[in-house]
Amino acid sequence: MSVQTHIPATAMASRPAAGIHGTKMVARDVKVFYGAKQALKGINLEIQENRVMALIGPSGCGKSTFLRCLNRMNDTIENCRVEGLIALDGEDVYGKNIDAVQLRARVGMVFQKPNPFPKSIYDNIAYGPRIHGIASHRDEMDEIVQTSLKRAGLWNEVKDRLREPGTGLSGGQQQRLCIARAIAVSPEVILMDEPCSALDPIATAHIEELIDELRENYTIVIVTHNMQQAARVSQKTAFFHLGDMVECDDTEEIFTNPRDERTQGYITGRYG
Ligand SMILES: Nc1ncnc2c1ncn2[C@@H]1O[C@H](COP(=O)(O)OP(=O)(O)OP(=O)(O)O)[C@@H](O)[C@H]1O
Repeated sequence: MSVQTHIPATAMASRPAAGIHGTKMVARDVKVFYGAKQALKGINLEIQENRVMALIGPSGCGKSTFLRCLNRMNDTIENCRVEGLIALDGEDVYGKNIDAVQLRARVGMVFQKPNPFPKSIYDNIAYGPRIHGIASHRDEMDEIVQTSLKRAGLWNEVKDRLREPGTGLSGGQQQRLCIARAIAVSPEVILMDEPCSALDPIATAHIEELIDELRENYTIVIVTHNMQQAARVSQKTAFFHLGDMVECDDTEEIFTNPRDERTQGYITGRYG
């Protein structure tokens, strides 16, 4: 089946992923309930290392719920129950020996709305390394702050005002500050829940370029409503529908040759 979508071929992620990509995270038969209501119906998914996976699907299909399973953010939601297996490097993240705070340093998160702490730019980045005891000297912390801001593509814009409040930056800069904050604790996986939905097109383009660069060092899972964005930034795409993961494949395949008619309906704009 070949499908006519409204996504131009040129919008597809320009740099194909090189090399062999191991499995970083695995979901097996993951079910999530909010009280009596079932939000995910048994999700199976493999997330490959150093790649970007996009989660797409109509509103309310469970994308954010699934994303939050990956670093146990659902633990913080009252009434929410998770069943099944989520593994990081083969280890059950819901296992008895796993500390959720340590897990969230390994699997960081960037939210829809930039949410810098009401602190200086420097302290926004230094906060995580401080609580995790990552830096023992001031020089070491300076180095982490600088490297994190460089990796997030923000250093040149803020290097002369590190003591100014993070909340004084533009929306796009604030989101890059939040990405730098996530990077500062050396995560292996970065989860992004619609990270550009509050940003203008220029700031969005900046974040998309950044995502493409970041996958050299991190594994990224991004929830997006914007299918052009999914096509531009990801190598793998998973389509969710009514609590099911309908199909997951190479992004190009999902957007040009989907196997399921629900995916086809969504990407051609028939519903969603
Ligand atoms: N805290 C909660 N309490 C109760 N129900 C919830 C909660 N969070 C989500 N849900 C429900 O779970 C289902 C999945 O929601 P979720 O936010 O994961 O979907 P989504 O695909 O991310 O949606 P959107 O694209 O609109 O953000 C929805 O029916 C939603 O109403």
